[in-house]
Amino acid sequence: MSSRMSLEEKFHATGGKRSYVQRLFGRIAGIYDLMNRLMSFGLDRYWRKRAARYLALATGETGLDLGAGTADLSIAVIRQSGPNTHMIGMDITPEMLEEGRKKIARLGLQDQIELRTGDAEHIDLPDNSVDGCCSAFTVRNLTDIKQGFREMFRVVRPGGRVVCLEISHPPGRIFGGLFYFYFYKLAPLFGTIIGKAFEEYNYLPNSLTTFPDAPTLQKIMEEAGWSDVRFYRLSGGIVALHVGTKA
Ligand SMILES: C[S@@+](CC[C@H](N)C(=O)[O-])C[C@H]1O[C@@H](n2cnc3c(N)ncnc32)[C@H](O)[C@@H]1O
Repeated sequence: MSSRMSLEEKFHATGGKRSYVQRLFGRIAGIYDLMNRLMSFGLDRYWRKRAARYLALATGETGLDLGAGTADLSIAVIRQSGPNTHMIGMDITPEMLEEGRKKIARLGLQDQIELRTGDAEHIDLPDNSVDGCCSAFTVRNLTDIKQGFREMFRVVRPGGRVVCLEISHPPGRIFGGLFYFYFYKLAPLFGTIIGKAFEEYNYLPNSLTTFPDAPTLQKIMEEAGWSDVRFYRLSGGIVALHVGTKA
């Protein structure tokens, strides 16, 4: 695919954003974890740990991880949760889930984490069927973000919670400027040189360009039905952690 094409043209040429994103993650599934660690200087683990603390399940509870990928957030949630707790990890990319399954087997967590293919914008679960829902670095990839949060709201039981971890737009001109230089210039270069994945790691910064800032994302979550929505900026606002409850 020509690097001169706009992202919208690439989505169009591959049958829409969902199918573009699915193919893209399918190609990088094998290097995804390594590139995450390298490109975030290991911070991605800390961010997921912070997110997992908000979802921590009580004994007998079940949580849902949307865009579970290689299952790092599902694993982090289980590590923060009580006994007899379960996570369902859902993702549209089978190759990412396959990497996740290997990791879950290595950790002996097969009884607690189940990975399935499924679309965050049309969740194949009944209303009010899970105790909480989380998502890391996924909503940026959705075609309709509000539809994703509406679906999370539908499947979470009343009183349950939502946790969303995503790359954000850091406030402040100096730190923001440094971040954008790293994210738009250096990160794609690392992806191209180390991961040999030019197209994939150029999508990464482009996917942030049109993504809403933290206060706007809070509003979208509220409009989708969530109450008590708050957000925390982590690492100077490189990422934002949004949390809310279903009244
Ligand atoms: C950047 S990865 C994040 C993976 C994982 N949550 C993590 O923390 O590393 C984004 C994931 O979202 C998945 N994804 C994108 N759109 C999706 C959708 N509509 N429904 C479910 N998963 C989706 C991709 O396949 C990919 O595995």
